[in-house]
Amino acid sequence: MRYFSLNDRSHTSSFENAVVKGLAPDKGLYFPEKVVKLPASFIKDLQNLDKTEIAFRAIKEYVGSEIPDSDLIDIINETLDFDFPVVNITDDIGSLELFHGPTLAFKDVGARFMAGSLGYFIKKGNLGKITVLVATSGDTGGAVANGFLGVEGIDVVILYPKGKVSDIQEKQLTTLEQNITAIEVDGVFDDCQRMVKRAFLDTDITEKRKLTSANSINVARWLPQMFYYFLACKQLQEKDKKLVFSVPSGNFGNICAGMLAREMGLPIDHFVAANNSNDTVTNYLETSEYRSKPSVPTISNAMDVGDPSNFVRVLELFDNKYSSLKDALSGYSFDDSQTKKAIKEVYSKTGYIMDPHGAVGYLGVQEYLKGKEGYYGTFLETAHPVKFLDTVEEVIGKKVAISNSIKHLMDKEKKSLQISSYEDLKGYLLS
Ligand SMILES: Cc1ncc(COP(=O)(O)O)c(C=O)c1O
Ligand SMILES: N[C@@H](CCOP(=O)(O)O)C(=O)O
Repeated sequence: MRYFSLNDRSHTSSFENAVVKGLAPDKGLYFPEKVVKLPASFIKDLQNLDKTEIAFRAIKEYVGSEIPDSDLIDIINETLDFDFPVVNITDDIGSLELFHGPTLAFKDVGARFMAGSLGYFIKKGNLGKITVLVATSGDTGGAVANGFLGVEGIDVVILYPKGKVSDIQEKQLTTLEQNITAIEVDGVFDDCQRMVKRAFLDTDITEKRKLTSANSINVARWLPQMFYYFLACKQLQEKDKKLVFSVPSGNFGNICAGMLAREMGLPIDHFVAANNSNDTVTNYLETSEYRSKPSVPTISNAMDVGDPSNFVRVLELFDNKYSSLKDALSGYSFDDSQTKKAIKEVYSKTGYIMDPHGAVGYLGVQEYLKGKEGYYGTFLETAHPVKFLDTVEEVIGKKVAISNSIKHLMDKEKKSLQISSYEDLKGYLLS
């Protein structure tokens, strides 16, 4: 499969180059030249196939022959080494739990798949040292740190907004050391993301260091997120209802991978982009005008994104046709008080504890299903509630059990560098 730059279609790339470079030279995101259509017989048979077979079929053509099948299967096995259950919350709403990986958020899948793919290309190609630059609003950083820890030939530099991630999220990305460096930025997530993109275009840096991105702008981080939807549909096949997925969205990588999976053949009737008060896309869907905004802090902090990178990919999937996109996608925004109310209500009615991000997803599906019959709505529970202890315990009025590994993590010493401008980042990367 070849990939083209969304800024200039005449610029194309192999999968390997797209993974190793992260962004096209014109700063465009890479997009596959073809959306793979999977046979209806494969989709029908999902419930009889195992995780690895499903994921392999879903991603194989996007990788092409650039990673041999046996290595790709090894990468997939390591990537999907935990469970992805759909848990019924009510008769017509379920939670797709994506937090059973090592860093307790859905990012583990993309981070591990990318670490495996990049690790393969480095070993095979004698590429020399690569610096993985990543911006995080909370969970990507921890997952990337964990996924790339000790991977030979790779240094990881993680930028995160000072004071705007939860305590556990911060410890996950600042305590590993070895090849992982965490940098606290005096700003918001969008500032971190802008700095990362600017570094890619800065020849002073790129002449000295080979850079790639481990945000979902990188196709090896973005594409494997489609696995969640295949694994959910496998479990939902028996429902015999129209399927709706509500995705708590920030940078829009996850939902975009889901929408790609739908175009590939999954029987998904509709998507809901569930947002917190960072409502750039909700407004776009209402008005057809895209206006990015400065992000505002919320209790679902990992979704505090004012200018989501992947929205251009969502538009591309629908040939930039607003009306086609509107048929497939609805968008709603919910503020912190609505989010807290949802956590409290679901807990008191069912005993199920949602994290603030999942709660926004729950509100999204609840809103979409109002007045509809014959649907089953799944919201993606993208992080474990323990990652947001302060909020969750305050809202449900009860202590949440903490595992020994989290207790151990919290005792570790945070190590980070502090910066306040792009020049500071540049100085660090050139030092
Ligand atoms: C827990 C959680 N939920 C939702 C999101 C939003 O996902 P995306 O950026 O793919 O839209 C994030 C961040 O990526 C997250 O960490
Ligand atoms: N919410 C994310 C923001 C970055 O998203 P990504 O999927 O593009 O890496 C985070 O947790 O950092």
